[in-house]
Amino acid sequence: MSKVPTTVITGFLGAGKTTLIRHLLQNARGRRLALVINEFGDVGVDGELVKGCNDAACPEEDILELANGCICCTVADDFLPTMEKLLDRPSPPDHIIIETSGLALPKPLVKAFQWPGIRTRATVDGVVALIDADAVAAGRFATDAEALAAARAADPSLDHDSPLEELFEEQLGCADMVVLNKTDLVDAETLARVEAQVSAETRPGVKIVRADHGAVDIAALLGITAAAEDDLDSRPSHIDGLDDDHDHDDFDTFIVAGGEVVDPDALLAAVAAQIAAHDVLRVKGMVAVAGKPSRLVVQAVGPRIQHFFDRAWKPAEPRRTQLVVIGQKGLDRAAIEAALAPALDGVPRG
Ligand SMILES: Nc1nc2c(ncn2[C@@H]2O[C@H](COP(=O)(O)OP(=O)(O)OP(=O)(O)O)[C@@H](O)[C@H]2O)c(=O)[nH]1
Repeated sequence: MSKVPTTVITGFLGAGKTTLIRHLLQNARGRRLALVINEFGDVGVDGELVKGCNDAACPEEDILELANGCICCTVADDFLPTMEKLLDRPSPPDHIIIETSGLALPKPLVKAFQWPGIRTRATVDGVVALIDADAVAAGRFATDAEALAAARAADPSLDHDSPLEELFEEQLGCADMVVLNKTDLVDAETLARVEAQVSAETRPGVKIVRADHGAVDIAALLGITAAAEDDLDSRPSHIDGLDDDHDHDDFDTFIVAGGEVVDPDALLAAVAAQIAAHDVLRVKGMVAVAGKPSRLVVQAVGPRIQHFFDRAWKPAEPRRTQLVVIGQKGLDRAAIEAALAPALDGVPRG
């Protein structure tokens, strides 16, 4: 029996994983793809956005959202049963795509493909790491040498740099292919510098493909035939030997919620101000705008905010506003909520 090839899409918060997957679905060339999505944060924004495309290559029943919690830490509870259900179907998909949360370590997930119920039926065709060229250029994942030296002086056993740098290294160290995304946001010289930085973290021979809005040819992305689960030892990881477990205490997330918003521009301005004031890493969600039939999607990665109307609210859907906010540990939730409350028009928050 041939194994169902599976591609693991990894990459930090906001690197462009969902964007790349949407591109993939729209250019699937007849392949039947199933999608397994895992998000950090309680609202399934990515699943909603992908379902919003209504793609023949991936009908809604082939889009499976894992319960909240990082995929690398809930492998046995959630991921494996989901995979088994997919593989047990009378006609399994041609290819499975897994979108990991931006905070997930890919290696424990790849290791799950060694489990008896999966091993004979699916294989990791490749681990694809998405990189936000603009965020790398801005130094998001670089170690602050002074801060690290101070932290090490206080705790000599510290082997690590920042949590963001750790994820950057973990995700690149496990990759079979890297997509250097958001090339539109940096100039040629910066891109070359970022590519060199990325290349220093990858295993020898790993291809780096440049992309604008995740537009990578499906033929390059799928069919790598890496069988990554058989090749775990060649993938460096900081957490090897720690029982393959980690926690996400380095990051905080919460949801800002409300009903219909009367002045979306005021809300967007308030969000931008809070991102700047608190160094928020990621904001995403849907806004119900009073008087508008469609939902407003809000996406922010660091200081860059994007917003657009995607589809009309369904009759049975509650018209509510929900924004997921993610930052490094210590994010001042109370201050951010208080600052956004007026723009949410005083509608009770839940
Ligand atoms: N300028 C620019 N924006 C991009 C590009 N790719 C993605 N984006 C935008 O970046 C934001 C985040 O993209 P997503 O695809 O949601 O990123 P993600 O990696 O799925 O995010 P998480 O699921 O939160 O980790 C969105 O506003 C995208 O439109 C790109 O190549 N250039």
